[in-house]
Amino acid sequence: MQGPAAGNGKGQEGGETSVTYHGLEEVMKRNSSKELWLVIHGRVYDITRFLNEHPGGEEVLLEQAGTDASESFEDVGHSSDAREMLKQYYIGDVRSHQDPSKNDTCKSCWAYWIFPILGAILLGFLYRYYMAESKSS
Ligand code: HEM
Repeated sequence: MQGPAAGNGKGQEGGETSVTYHGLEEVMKRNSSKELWLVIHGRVYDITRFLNEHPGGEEVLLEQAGTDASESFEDVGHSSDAREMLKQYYIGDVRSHQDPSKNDTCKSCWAYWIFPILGAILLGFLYRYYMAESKSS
């Protein structure tokens, strides 16, 4: 029950997680048969050693190398066995602000904080406005 894939989807907010995050730029560099990573549903897979075992052939994987292959993976209608196989190649999650299911990815990024801060400033202005209004009437 150890290892990075063990606690998938069960991580509670603020809880300890052992997930490694990879930037998309990092994934994009691994786009050859020497080193081949791809992203499926926000998760990063190192499928270098799977290349010549893939029942659908190497070609299709090389085409998708270093990219988000979620759509093509789904288009093929992979079996549950195929989905099960993914686990052994899992090496971490994508560091992304676009995947809402990963709610613990971007606490350190500006987008996470800027909206609450702007909201607070706006409320401050509204409060002052109403105070000024009520004094003058
Ligand atoms: C690491 C990711 C992948 C794994 C573990 C995987 C696994 C498999 C497996 C086990 C099969 C046999 C059929 C089945 O059980 O569904 C298969 C078939 C196939 N896969 Fe993948 N696959 C992966 C990614 C992809 C991607 C990204 C493509 C892109 C197009 C792709 C295209 C195909 C095709 C075309 C077939 C043949 C389907 C057929 O003959 O009916 N696979 N794959």
